[in-house]
Amino acid sequence: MLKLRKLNAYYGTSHIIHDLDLDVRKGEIFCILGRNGVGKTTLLRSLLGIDTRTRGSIELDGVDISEAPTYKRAQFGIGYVPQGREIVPGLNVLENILLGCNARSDGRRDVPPLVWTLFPFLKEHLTRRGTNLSGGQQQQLAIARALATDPRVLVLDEPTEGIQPNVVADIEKAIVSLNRDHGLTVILVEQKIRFARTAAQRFVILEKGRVAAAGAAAELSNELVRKHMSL
Ligand SMILES: Nc1ncnc2c1ncn2[C@@H]1O[C@H](COP(=O)(O)OP(=O)(O)OP(=O)(O)O)[C@@H](O)[C@H]1O
Repeated sequence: MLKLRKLNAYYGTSHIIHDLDLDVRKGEIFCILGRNGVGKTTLLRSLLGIDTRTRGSIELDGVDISEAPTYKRAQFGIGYVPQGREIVPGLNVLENILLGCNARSDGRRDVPPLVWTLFPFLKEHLTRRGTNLSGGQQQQLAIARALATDPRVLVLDEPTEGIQPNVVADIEKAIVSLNRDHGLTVILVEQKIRFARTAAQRFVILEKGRVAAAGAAAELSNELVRKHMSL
């Protein structure tokens, strides 16, 4: 479904991602792992065309989107839940979700019912300022906003980082449900090995912007984790 070939990404003259080849299959949860600073977020931002300069190809369902502006990639079906959530200050919950609807290619501006099924809490707080929600609730709002784009692939950057432990399980459950029950392809940057092992079908571990290891989730051994992820 998503095919990267010889992808290179740069911030100015800093070369962050090096000749990366990656294939994400339709219907899977694909996990991107690695220590801090290896380029995981940069890789996601390259997929979305945010800030980075890239070389190489990015194909989504056979269409090369590597030159497309970010809004076109969103319209084409990449939903993005950024690290840190990036809830827009000054907008209420509903307005934040509707920002996602603006990226829909079919012109519809209604919120997909799935959003309310997964996050009924949000429906009860539509007029609250998004930034007044707790961290966990803001994360749910960020996922809701991405789902409002009606994506075919959902890209999440450390969705449970810094979230209260009691909400982490809810968010993980929602991500798994989106994949298993609703067929959404998911690309997940994750530091929590436990969740990567239980949720993902396949993984890649990055080191200095290159693939250090890759395989099926069952092959994510303690040895690989020690070698490429311990501090
Ligand atoms: N906007 C930027 N301008 C210049 N360099 C950047 C920028 N953002 C990140 N970098 C650098 O790019 C490299 C990769 O950073 P990136 O955030 O992609 O790593 P990461 O694996 O996602 O790490 P983390 O787990 O800490 O988020 C780092 O050396 C970082 O300092």
